[in-house]
Amino acid sequence: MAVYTEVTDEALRAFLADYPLGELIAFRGIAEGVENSNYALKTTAGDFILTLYERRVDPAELPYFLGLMEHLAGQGLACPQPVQARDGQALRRLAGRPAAICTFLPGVWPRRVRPEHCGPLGEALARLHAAGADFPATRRNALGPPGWAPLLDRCRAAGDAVQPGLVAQLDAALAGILAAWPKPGALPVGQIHADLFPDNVFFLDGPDRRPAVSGLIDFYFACTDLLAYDIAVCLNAWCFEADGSYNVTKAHALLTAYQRLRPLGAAERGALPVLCRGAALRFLLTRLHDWTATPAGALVTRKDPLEYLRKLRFFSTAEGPAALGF
Ligand SMILES: Nc1ncnc2c1ncn2[C@@H]1O[C@H](COP(=O)(O)OP(=O)(O)OP(=O)(O)O)[C@@H](O)[C@H]1O
Ligand SMILES: N[C@@H](CCO)C(=O)O
Repeated sequence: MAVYTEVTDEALRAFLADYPLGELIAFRGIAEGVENSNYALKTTAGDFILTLYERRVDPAELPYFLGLMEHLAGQGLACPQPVQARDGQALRRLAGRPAAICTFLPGVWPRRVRPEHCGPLGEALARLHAAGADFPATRRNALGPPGWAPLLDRCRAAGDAVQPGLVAQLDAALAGILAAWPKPGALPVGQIHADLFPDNVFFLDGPDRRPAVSGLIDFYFACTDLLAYDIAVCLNAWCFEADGSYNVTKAHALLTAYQRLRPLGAAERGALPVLCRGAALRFLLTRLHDWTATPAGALVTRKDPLEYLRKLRFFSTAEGPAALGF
């Protein structure tokens, strides 16, 4: 459930009076998502999403996230567009939290990923990278390589209870990944989403009844980092089956569609295996941290860290471009 902060009808009406969005018709809390409180709003001007930023979002970073969404939407990317209040500000406060209203995107995220989703995903990712190219602000990836050792340290005491020997395995994996990580300047950098999981990509049926991307959401991990790392995140999140096997057909569809718009250079292709291992470790560590640090009964839905240990193992043993789906 992701409504941490309750908003009353009166507070919302008073808040909306500052926006050129007409009259409130209805609103409801959205149960999905774990980071922020989200409400769906219907006003006489249309449908919108109200987000109240909770625990993990640093308010100082909100101008970057909202500015990036504004920029990408302005470039024609289907992503939430922040709505400015009458004073020109998109970032305001409601119920004691930083808050913003964004445009509502139609579509649904795929509960079961099929190979037909992966081509449109690859194309959408390449479009996102192109649209972000001239966005001037930057944000360091707080969950990039320098963040992984401190995260692992915070899991050290409780990690082996999740699986015996896990911490030692992760120490070894981390050392190997850091040693092989591309040096600064070696690969193209830009604005990346960094969390483009299936629940952040909406689809509608296209004219040929094949799935077409209708929107990308949840830019609150976005940052300025290696473009190919975003592909590595997607290969992790979209291309494994429930039994843990890697689906090369899905990966091939994703990579081929991406490269139609932005072909990868030789250095990027060569680095993709270590980027995939790094992405697997990133999600393993944040999940492990949440798994061990979240008190029973907390509102947060914990996700299985060991799913990403299996993915890390796959990317540590996969040899050659064909194994990754090129
Ligand atoms: N612009 C939008 N248009 C339509 N639906 C949206 C939009 N933004 C959010 N939603 C809905 O709200 C849900 C939660 O949004 P989101 O994934 O951003 O939540 P979160 O708690 O911030 O993030 P996380 O996925 O990291 O837990 C989505 O699954 C979707 O149903
Ligand atoms: N997409 C992430 C959660 C947000 O970072 C995961 O599945 O672990």
